[in-house]
Amino acid sequence: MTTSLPDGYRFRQLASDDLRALLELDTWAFPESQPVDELAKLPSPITWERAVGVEADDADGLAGVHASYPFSRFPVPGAELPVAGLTWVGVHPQHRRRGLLTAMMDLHLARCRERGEPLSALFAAETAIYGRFGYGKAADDLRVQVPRGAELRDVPGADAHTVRIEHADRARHGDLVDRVHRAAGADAGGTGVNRPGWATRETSELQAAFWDDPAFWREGRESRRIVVVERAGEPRGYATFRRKVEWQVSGPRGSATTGEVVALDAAASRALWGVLLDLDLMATTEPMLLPVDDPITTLLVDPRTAGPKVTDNVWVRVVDLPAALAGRRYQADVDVVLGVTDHRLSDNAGAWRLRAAAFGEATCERADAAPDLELDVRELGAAYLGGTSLTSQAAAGLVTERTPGALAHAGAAFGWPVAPACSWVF
Ligand SMILES: CC(=O)SCCNC(=O)CCNC(=O)[C@H](O)C(C)(C)COP(=O)(O)OP(=O)(O)OC[C@H]1O[C@@H](n2cnc3c(N)ncnc32)[C@H](O)[C@@H]1OP(=O)(O)O
Repeated sequence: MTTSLPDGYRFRQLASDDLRALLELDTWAFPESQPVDELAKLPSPITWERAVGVEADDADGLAGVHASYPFSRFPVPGAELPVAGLTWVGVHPQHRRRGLLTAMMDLHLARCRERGEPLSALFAAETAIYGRFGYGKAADDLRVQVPRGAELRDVPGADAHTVRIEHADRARHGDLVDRVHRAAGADAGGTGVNRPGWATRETSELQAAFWDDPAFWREGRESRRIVVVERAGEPRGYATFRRKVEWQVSGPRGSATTGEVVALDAAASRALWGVLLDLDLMATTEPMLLPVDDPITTLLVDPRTAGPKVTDNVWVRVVDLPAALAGRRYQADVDVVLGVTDHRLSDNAGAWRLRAAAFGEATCERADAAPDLELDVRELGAAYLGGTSLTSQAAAGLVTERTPGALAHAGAAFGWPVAPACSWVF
């Protein structure tokens, strides 16, 4: 299905001198107290050749916008693929619900195809928006609020780390953060298996925006700090954090929020959490965007005190089905015919035979045979990173088993030993 813009609207390729127009539109879509003049001084993360505006015949400025980040090495189970990270999607309230987003999504998916990106991924502002365009919720992340001094189980070797606590600074920490972050994604916790969804900040624009730390977005918190744990002089983990203290009659009740908490093995993770949970004057430590299998979930002696909650992390859209399915690895042998519906990209629809050996190469070809399992491309996107099982989707009536046993076998194969997650919002 290809939807064009409604009458009176047209697409326009944007360039860097459209920054103010883009920010003007963006602050209509996402209310923001800072004036555009101030926002325009910040480094923009946009890759301009991938930013497209919508203009209206009867209005000045932009009516809509969308862009994407070029993730050339986006981790999928056991491999990396080029992925378009959809972002900066917005429609001016004056022009909403006229089909602008729908037309932008069709353009985005067509451009992914042209660029040879078999997948698109995103963080959703509202979870009800993207399912209709074939995106499935592919990963969750964990939110916890850990009381200061919460007891952690011991891990041999954790004490062998030295700790540096410093102002976070790109010149000083940029390479270290990049290296440790990338290594942690390629070999999660030293398991030899990668973490799907663990996107890295691949462009210089994303790097510049990540390290910028404007005072007006700190909400009373300190500037960004970093703790680095090292073993034998080598960085083995880091976490960025900010503290805020509240003085109450009963004493100080501060909270520390963390950005990324990244460690290369169990001992480094234990050392890092030991620091983060023992910051003076803090009552709680509140990490953001942890994978649901982060070691903190099992290190805590009393995990219930951390009040764990899960929320959606990345969403995935399968754009080129055979390339996407053959481009990942599976954690069990599989030989299954999938009957897929896709109302937006019709050449994904139909029967596909997927064959793979556990952790080995996969093939995916058109099949004449009747499907063993039937599902929509949205459910395939949800299952793609191994974080949402086919069986749970079947239990909800979204995947249908036609051949007895196919669901259990394919369900096992589509999983992955490491939970998918992205450690930053793009
Ligand atoms: C990856 C990212 O960047 S996420 C950021 C998304 N942006 C925002 O949330 C900013 C605020 N919101 C907006 O800018 C706009 O409302 C948008 C972009 C979400 C939607 O744009 P619109 O042009 O109004 O969408 P459009 O008219 O194409 O609607 C398509 C369909 O999606 C539905 N839809 C649109 N927005 C929402 C929503 N927030 N929740 C649920 N359904 C929605 C519409 O009802 C419509 O359904 P229908 O086809 O059954 O009638």
